[in-house]
Amino acid sequence: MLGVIADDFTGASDIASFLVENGLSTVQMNGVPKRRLQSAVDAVVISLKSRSNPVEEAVQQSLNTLNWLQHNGCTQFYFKYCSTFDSTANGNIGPVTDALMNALDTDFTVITPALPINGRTIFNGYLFVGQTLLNESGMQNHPITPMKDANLMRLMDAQADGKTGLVGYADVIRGADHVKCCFDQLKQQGYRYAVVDAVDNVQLAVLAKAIDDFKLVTGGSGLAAYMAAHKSKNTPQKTQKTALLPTKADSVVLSGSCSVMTNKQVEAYKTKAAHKWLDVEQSLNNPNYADELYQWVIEHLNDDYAPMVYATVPPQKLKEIQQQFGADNASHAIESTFATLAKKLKRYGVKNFITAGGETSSIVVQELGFDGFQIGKQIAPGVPWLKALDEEVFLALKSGNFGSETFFAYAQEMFV
Ligand SMILES: Nc1ncnc2c1ncn2[C@@H]1O[C@H](COP(=O)(O)OP(=O)(O)OP(=O)(O)O)[C@@H](O)[C@H]1O
Ligand SMILES: O=C(O)[C@@H](O)C(=O)CO
Repeated sequence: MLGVIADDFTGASDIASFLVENGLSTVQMNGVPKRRLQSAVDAVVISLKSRSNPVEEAVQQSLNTLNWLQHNGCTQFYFKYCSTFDSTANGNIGPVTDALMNALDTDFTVITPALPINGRTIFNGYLFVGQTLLNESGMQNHPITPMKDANLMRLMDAQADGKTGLVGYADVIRGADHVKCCFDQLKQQGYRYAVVDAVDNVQLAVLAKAIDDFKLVTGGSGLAAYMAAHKSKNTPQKTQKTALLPTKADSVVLSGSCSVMTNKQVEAYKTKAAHKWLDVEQSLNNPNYADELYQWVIEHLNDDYAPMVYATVPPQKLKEIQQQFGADNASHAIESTFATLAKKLKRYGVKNFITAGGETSSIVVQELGFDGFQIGKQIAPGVPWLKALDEEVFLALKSGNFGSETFFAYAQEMFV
């Protein structure tokens, strides 16, 4: 069984959806479960909110998760981080990878954020988003983890204990056996991690074969999809594309991402639905603010499209807000308002929640208190509908840059 440790909740649903799409029965649990695994599955994905925590906290949470996965029958492990390698110079990708490698007593792993279907590719060890380098893609303006470099070897070396080598495109296209030889050479030269080029899915399929016996694999959801396809070939009877979908019921859109794509999605959705901007100053200073937003949302629950509360702003406005209130202060206040609002709305009876942004989605799900999810139909690559395990509540946790411009409306057009 494959055990996945995901550093945020949107990332967890991203990888879980690709595992399911490629034939592995999968359950997604929110945080380290208090009890043993209840069902027989091929993969367990555990969502953490550890991407931007202090390093020691992220390491400890990840080790606790590994421990639970080991005690529940997992034999191979995947550390899922963002396809845009979201992290600070201190971590957490490097330190968590090192801690997991030490705990698993393994001395080599791969670094593979590539997700070609969503435009994340790697060439000569540089990470691209579409046709631009990561650090020119808008990710340099990220509110919490601004990405100022696109060179994955440099990024990893800055935060990890060991050295990072490269298996370049020309080697990858020679096939899985050759890639394995490249790994051996890198190990002999003292490298502990290999960035592997992937400009399209063909290289991910090669890599999935080459790492079949690795105890620990790290990356985005792209490689995991091909690992699942590779594994499920042996058990084709398990291939089961899911059709789980929400019914038309009270719904809300909560957008806390400031990514380039979320900005476009929010603008597009404003032309269709009632919308209200979440004001940071009010969040910080008005103790009744979440209640006021709640009242506004319930007044619009019978509209054709779900009302949207959004903190989303373009880069210049974000800079001004962060200068005025401090980046951490602003983002904590916003996250906490979204969390309180979501809790009130669930209590009121809202059944479908569409949230944008990894940190935002993580805090909302934690506050709503679900143990875990069944994975439903994909709305866009990497964004499935999720059904809470013991309740008729559905969530769509959208990673910042995923989905097309019409995502919010399209997700609701799927209601049955
Ligand atoms: N108007 C704003 N001013 C300041 N901070 C904001 C504002 N809007 C959102 N934020 C903060 O920015 C952060 C956005 O991170 P989040 O992970 O939710 O989105 P994302 O990074 O685009 O998504 P992903 O991690 O899935 O790519 C959150 O902490 C949020 O509270
Ligand atoms: O890999 C991605 O891009 C997403 O799953 C994610 O982690 C965004 O938070």
